Amino acid sequence: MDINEWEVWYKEILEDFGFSRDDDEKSADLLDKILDDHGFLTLEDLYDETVYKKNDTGKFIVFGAGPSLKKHIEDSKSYNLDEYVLISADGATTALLEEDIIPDIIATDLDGKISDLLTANAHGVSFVIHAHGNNEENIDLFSGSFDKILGTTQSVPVGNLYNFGGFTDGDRAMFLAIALGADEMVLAGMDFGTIVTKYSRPNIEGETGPADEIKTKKLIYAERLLNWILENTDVKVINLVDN
Ligand SMILES: Nc1ncnc2c1ncn2[C@@H]1O[C@H](COP(=O)(O)OP(=O)(O)OP(=O)(O)O)[C@@H](O)[C@H]1O
Ligand SMILES: Nc1nc2c(c(=O)[nH]1)N=C(CO)CN2
Ligand SMILES: [Mg+2]
Repeated sequence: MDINEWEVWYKEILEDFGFSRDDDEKSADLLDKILDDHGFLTLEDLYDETVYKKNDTGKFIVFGAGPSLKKHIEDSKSYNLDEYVLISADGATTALLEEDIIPDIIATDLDGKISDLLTANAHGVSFVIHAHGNNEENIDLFSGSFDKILGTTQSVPVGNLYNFGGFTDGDRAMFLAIALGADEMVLAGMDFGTIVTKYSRPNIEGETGPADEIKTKKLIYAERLLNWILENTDVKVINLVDN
């Protein structure tokens, strides 16, 4: 999605959630400054690290943290995973690690289980770290702990940061796949709806629980953004939820 079209979505999101653009930009400035010192990946570097190493098949699997995730990870084992760039949206990483699957990329706003992200980092995973007004502290505390980082913002891209469009970790992972040249995108654990899993909310008791009001609203945007992709791009989307 180009930045002008994203700006329309972003304004709606700011208003709907009462987020502050200034706070988003302060967090983005901080991430940009950290990456200046730490080093960062450009989109081309990320392509070389991931898509190129998978022989440029144009095939991606994006893993979200919905209730079907575990079943869909099982389903995805029937794919030739060597041909697919695996992008994990934040909390979905834990479920992948449980199955001994190391994603190629993790899209995260650093509000999940940092220990699992660090485990993935030790396996050479690339991180697409998103700065927003509600995670400045975690950007400060944790972003320097990862080796390969491409930074993103939901506001106007500054410095070393990108904005490919998208809001939650899961739909941003889809827009990232598109920016990396996706022709085919398989979606796993992208249920949306009103049920969250322990992978999304590590503190809930049991495997799943009801999404709170804000999470439900976030998932509505995530689904709407997927629908935008279905309507406005030629990417072949296979949502395992529909299978
Ligand atoms: N039912 C679902 N519950 C949780 N995540 C889902 C669901 N369906 C799809 N997803 C996708 O999985 C992604 C990863 O989940 P996670 O909760 O770790 O992300 P998040 O974007 O950091 O959310 P939050 O801001 O609420 O912490 C979400 O961003 C969302 O796009
Ligand atoms: N300001 C702000 N921005 C966000 C937030 C959030 O809680 N606050 N959550 C997101 C992912 O779910 C994405 N962007
Ligand atoms: Mg997150």
